[in-house]
Amino acid sequence: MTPRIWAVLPAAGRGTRFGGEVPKQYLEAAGKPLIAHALDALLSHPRIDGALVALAADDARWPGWTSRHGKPLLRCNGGGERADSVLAALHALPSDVGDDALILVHDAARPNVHAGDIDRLIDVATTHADGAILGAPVRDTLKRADAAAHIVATEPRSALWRAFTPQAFRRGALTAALERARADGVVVTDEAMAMERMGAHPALVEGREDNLKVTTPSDLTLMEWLFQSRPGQGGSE
Ligand SMILES: Nc1ccn([C@@H]2O[C@H](COP(=O)(O)OP(=O)(O)OP(=O)(O)O)[C@@H](O)[C@H]2O)c(=O)n1
Ligand SMILES: C[C@](O)(CO)[C@H](O)COP(=O)(O)O
Repeated sequence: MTPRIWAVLPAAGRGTRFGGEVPKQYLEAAGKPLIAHALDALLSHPRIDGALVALAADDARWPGWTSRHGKPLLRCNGGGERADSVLAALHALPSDVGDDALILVHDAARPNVHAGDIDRLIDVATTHADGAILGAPVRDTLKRADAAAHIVATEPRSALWRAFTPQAFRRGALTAALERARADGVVVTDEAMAMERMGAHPALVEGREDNLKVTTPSDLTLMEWLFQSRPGQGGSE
């Protein structure tokens, strides 16, 4: 049987850097919560079989969806750090999603991932044993600064990439890597970092720069503009 492909969405964050009452995954762009944009992008993709969201234990905003686009949508409680939420979701996946299933971990706060990027990521992650992530090469000149924000050096950028999501790994390997990081007391900020600690070299798949994570209010303004600029929205893309 062909291994299954599921999406896991960590959505248990508080949005501290964004500020405000409502966690950013529930803020709206183009009239729809960011988490709904992210779920729709993944579950409308023909190669993805289902999704599981990790929510804060006290989340009263989750609309209770159990399916979208005719596919199962499950939920579990997340944890204190993003990696804890991802690990909880990996443990909560149904048992028929085996250890060889490909899991696409995607931030609920990244509402603008496109189908073409998901497709290319799956292509690479199914052939490269160490998995794959979306990202983009660093294009700006990089400066190292001191505590006063004065430049102390210009850093080489030719081998540097920014990490996006989705990040795609086999369920068993990613679970073991995140468990190891937790046991070692290391907070990993993405799945690739956990895999790297196990000696893996995940592939970088160049993705669209507009697959932004909403972290601050200005990101949400930009995201709103991006959605309004889509063809058919009356914009001018
Ligand atoms: N304990 C956590 C922390 C984060 N996330 C999720 O991980 C994604 C990316 O994290 P980030 O942008 O850091 O979100 P927050 O933790 O909400 O933001 P902040 O760090 O500003 O509080 C978001 O979808 C967020 O909900 C999670 O599921 N569980
Ligand atoms: C996973 C991630 O979105 C990749 O860029 C990122 O690491 C999330 O964590 P952060 O704490 O907001 O950097």
